Amino acid sequence: MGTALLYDEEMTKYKLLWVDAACKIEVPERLIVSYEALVRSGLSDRCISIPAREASDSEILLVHSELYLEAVKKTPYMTLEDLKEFTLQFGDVYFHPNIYHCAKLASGSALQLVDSVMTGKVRNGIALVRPPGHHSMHSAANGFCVFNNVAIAARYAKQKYGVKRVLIVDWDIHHGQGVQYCFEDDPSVLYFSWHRYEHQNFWPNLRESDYDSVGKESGAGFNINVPWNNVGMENSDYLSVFCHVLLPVAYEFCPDLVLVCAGFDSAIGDPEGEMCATPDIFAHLTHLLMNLAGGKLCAVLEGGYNLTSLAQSVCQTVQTLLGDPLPQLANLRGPCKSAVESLQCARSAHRRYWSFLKHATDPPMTDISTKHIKSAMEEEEKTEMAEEERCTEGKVWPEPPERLCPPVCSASVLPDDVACPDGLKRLSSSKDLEPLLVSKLKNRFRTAAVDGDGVTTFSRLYTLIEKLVANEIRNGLVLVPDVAAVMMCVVQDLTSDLVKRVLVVCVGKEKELDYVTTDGKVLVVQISSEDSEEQRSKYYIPVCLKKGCSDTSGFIQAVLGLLLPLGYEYNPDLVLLVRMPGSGVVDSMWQQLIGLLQGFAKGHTLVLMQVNEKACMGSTASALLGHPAPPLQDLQTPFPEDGDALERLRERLQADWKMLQTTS
Ligand SMILES: NCCCNCCCCCS
Ligand SMILES: [Zn+2]
Repeated sequence: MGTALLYDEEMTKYKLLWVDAACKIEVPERLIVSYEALVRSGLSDRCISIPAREASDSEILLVHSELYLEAVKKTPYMTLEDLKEFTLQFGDVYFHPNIYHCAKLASGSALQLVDSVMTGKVRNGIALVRPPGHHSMHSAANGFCVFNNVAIAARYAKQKYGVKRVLIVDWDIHHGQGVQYCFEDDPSVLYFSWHRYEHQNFWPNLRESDYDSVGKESGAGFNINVPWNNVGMENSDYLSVFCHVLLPVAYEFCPDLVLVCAGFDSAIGDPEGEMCATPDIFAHLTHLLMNLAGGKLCAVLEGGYNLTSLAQSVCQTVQTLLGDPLPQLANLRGPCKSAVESLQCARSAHRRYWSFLKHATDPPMTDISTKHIKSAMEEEEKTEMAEEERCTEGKVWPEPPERLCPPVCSASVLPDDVACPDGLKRLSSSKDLEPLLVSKLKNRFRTAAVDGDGVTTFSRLYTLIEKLVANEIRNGLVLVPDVAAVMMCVVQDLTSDLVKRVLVVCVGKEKELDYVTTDGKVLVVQISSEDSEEQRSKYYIPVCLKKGCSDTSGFIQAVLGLLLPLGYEYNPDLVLLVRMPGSGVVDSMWQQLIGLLQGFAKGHTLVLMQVNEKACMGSTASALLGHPAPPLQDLQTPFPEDGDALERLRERLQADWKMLQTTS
């Protein structure tokens, strides 16, 4: 299924008609440059174009009052003076004779997108709209917003499609207070927002935008605020919050639909956000949400005021929605001190509501009053930091790298008597291995692994790896008689020259991995049921689950809170996913894991499985081909020992792996 794109140039036909410093950045060009970038890059042709429509009165009244709607209805007939007068009652927003029409189109576009996704016409999609929506409230326009497009879409999805749980992710740099107010007592809508806050010194300067606004009454726990108390936040900060706050809760919530308040003023270069995250971060934020709700994701444009980073960020988002390989994120050096504090506060505030946050530790007690002093010291610390280290003025950043689709998506190396799963391309050609390598293989393993056809398997395996590294193939599946033996071989020989860094994810355990590099060419993360007395080097990380890999709650918690942050920091060129026989991993979890691992190494994942587990080749192939993984249904509370062990593991490793930091 495809990706919907909603855009209508009518929504460019309103603008600010008088002088107002607060509103001058909200210009029609925002939509024009975004759409033109999609056209120029060829991305718009790859999307399914869905027409915009006007939201009806009843749809708008799902969120707004009749009083407000009737008032806005009058604006098309107002004189310039009346419009100015009418505008005065609201904050940081302006009206125009055509803005009511455009606001109905913006909300209607969001509803068209929901229809397209919920009826299965498309898998996901994006609506390029203006005016934005997340600041508008029951009876008030605010922050360039007239109708709350995403809030209306959430209510509409529940009413028309019986959606039980909606996740709204607001990655715009402003707090969507309008969305928070709309759903704060509603446990069926989980609202997550990060936003520039600076201890309430940034617009809209609301006390209720802080991390301790967790929702009210039955909605307690279903409102998550992550305040940014400094500017200059980078990719590491955003990914840390996704891995350690949003994703654990999102998986536990298990939404039927994901709506994104896709504001791009959180990108570098934006005059509002003054952050330093690069446009390619949105490729990863989108990717990390795409395995939820069976892939049903609707992104609706909110803010974004730097026309260059806005256009690039929109393209990055759409390219991921289309399933293209992700760009590698370089030198993630972990969250800054202020970000760690914010994420620790958010985790702590929600510990009592979410079993996946149960082991969050409390932040050191500094009462609110001292915060502004602290932030002043932080400010000083930042200015002391070398000028070139901080984001330079004038905000220059590299164009996001091209994300080329390999000619072949998924290849397989199988014994001749095993049928190739649909969609995979069987690799039968293989270059002859150097005799030296063959003899090395032979004398290293006398087992069946490398008898006659074993060598053929190896030569095909090496050919496959070469093609992955050359980006001729995106990912692959290899079936072998003896997984452990082959893994050792691959790991030892792989790191020679083909790839710089290999992330080995070992699911289940058959025996000690007696081969661990210390030079960092291989990072092994092993998830299994047994604790390993193995000396732990920085590059061999055993995760022990009390009930083993069949415990999906413990497994996903380890993946989100440990494997993902590690993988982002390590930034491998190849991922080797090894399924040990008898691991017991549940199929949906296995598919989720394959989906999430696509975020690394441009999607170059090599899955190694034992021939006698060929029954799960079908689901493996489906995940490798990019089909959304099935949701992880009714996750139990993770075992306390596991949650505790994971927290201790992170604390012990965070000195070496900064992306594991969750405590300041
Ligand atoms: N320096 C201009 C102040 C603008 N304040 C309102 C911002 C609304 C953003 C909507 S995403
Ligand atoms: Zn914004």
